[in-house]
Amino acid sequence: MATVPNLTLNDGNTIPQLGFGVFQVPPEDTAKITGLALDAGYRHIDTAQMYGNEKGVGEAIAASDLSRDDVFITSKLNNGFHEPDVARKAFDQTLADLQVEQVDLFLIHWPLPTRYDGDFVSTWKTLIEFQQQGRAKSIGVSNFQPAHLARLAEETDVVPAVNQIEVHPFWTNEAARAASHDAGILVEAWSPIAQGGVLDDPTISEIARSVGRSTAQVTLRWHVQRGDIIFPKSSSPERMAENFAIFDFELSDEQVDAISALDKGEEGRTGPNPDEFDYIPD
Ligand SMILES: NC(=O)C1=CN([C@@H]2O[C@H](COP(=O)(O)OP(=O)(O)OC[C@H]3O[C@@H](n4cnc5c(N)ncnc54)[C@H](OP(=O)(O)O)[C@@H]3O)[C@@H](O)[C@H]2O)C=CC1
Ligand SMILES: O=C[C@H](O)[C@@H](O)[C@@H](O)[C@H](O)C(=O)O
Repeated sequence: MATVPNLTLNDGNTIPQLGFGVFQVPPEDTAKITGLALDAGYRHIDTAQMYGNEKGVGEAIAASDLSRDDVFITSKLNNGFHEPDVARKAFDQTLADLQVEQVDLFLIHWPLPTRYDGDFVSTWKTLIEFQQQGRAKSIGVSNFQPAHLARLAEETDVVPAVNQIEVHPFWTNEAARAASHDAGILVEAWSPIAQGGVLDDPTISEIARSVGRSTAQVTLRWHVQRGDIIFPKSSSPERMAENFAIFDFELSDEQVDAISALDKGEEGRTGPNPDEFDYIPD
């Protein structure tokens, strides 16, 4: 089985560059699907309070023969839970549902609290508390724009380990990627295949033919060669295996550049723009 590279975060901890995401995996199916992903070799699971399926992730890991140190687990604080005492309770519940004493990475899901008058800077201080308690090994953010990152740098001493943002060939999100890199923050690319939206693209299809791989594999390999962390979601064991098999071939620099050139700017987004998003689910 190919080895997934580990990347080093700015706090010295490491993270597997390829993981498995469980957004939109129904809670009742999550233990089974996460178990299949572990069987396929994935050792990094990306979940969130918002997804309602942390329990299933915890059950799958507990039922496996893997030890706690073998699996990197990320979860995220939901938008309605930013008020410090509410965040503390929600985080307690996350650890209980995942059946762990510590998550490897805990993120602010969106810089957009609901049901709270404070803002994401005070929320970040609550995450720093979780890290100091040893209950979140690393902490980071998600859907942070350059201005959000700048405020954290001005007002707090802890730099997020990652920024999890929408990135794929149709929306390369270069401004947020560059601001993250400039601050020493690794980028996690969410919806890495644009939920399937890039798979029929003619340029990617042509490259896929020339390297003898699928368009999903070529797209995921493009992310890896750009240094981003990815966790494609699939409910099928065949596609889980396909998405995992991306470490035994390489794209040329020209092929990487040709895929990057598919960026459609804002038109290419599949999810909300954090600067314009005025409603997000609790
Ligand atoms: N922080 C945030 O705000 C967000 C974070 N995320 C994270 O990113 C993860 C991945 O993003 P997600 O939105 O799920 O989208 P992805 O880009 O991973 O695409 C998932 C979709 O593509 C299909 N698919 C997967 N692999 C293949 C393949 N090899 N060939 C053809 N189709 C395939 C899946 O179908 P099937 O299941 O049938 O295989 C599913 O419909 C999430 O699970 C979550 O962890 C996602 C969105 C926002
Ligand atoms: O992690 C998942 C994402 O944040 C997702 O919940 C949102 O992007 C959602 O699709 C929306 O449109 O509000």
